[in-house]
Amino acid sequence: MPFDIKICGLKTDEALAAALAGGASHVGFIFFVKSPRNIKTAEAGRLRKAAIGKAKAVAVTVDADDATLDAIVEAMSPDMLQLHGNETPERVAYVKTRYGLPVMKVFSVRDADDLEPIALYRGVADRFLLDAKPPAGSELPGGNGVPFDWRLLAGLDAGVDYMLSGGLNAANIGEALLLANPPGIDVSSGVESAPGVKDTALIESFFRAVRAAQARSAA
Ligand SMILES: O=C(O)c1ccccc1N[C@@H]1O[C@H](COP(=O)(O)O)[C@@H](O)[C@H]1O
Repeated sequence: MPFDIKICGLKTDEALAAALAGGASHVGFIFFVKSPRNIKTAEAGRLRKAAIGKAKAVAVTVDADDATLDAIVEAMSPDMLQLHGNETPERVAYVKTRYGLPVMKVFSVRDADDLEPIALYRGVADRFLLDAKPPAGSELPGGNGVPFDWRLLAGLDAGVDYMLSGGLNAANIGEALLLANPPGIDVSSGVESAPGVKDTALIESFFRAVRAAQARSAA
């Protein structure tokens, strides 16, 4: 199975180019007005063209209604929809059918119990993204730069296809890969110099750290 790397919260040509140059399999665009990474649909539509044939463009939404999703899909033709809110299995199934696109459903994790609802979405969502629970007081359901205990994932059913996210960065990705051995990873604030400001040098060093960790585990 290929190992996927998603760089999320992209807003500029430079950051997108750095993600693609590093070998990102997925590039994410945030549609959540409270986020410092929020992007207008037309701008995402312009940016995502550079990813065609190179990486999958993921539209990240939070409990979005049909009209909002219609506008996003129309403007940027995403390859995948990331549902980062409290969407029910029924809502995930409806969104998949309405747009004919794969859906990645997000779960916020703090304890082992937080992994149990995944069972309700298996066979419905195409993939899962396991992120940390937002810290108290945060207005963001994701993009908070906080990790969770990756050891919780050791007991996850091997058939669950997921991306690991939450507070990943060049300094900790080696340990995360060692402990969780995820099929994919997703990073946003760990490659930023300030909230919402992607740093091409940090993106490059993140990819270097991932490749170094992979080389160590293959040796
Ligand atoms: O990044 C955001 O601002 C955001 C807003 C709303 C929903 C999801 C969001 N981000 C997602 O969270 C992960 C983890 O972020 P981080 O690496 O901990 O900063 C990010 O990759 C997005 O998928």
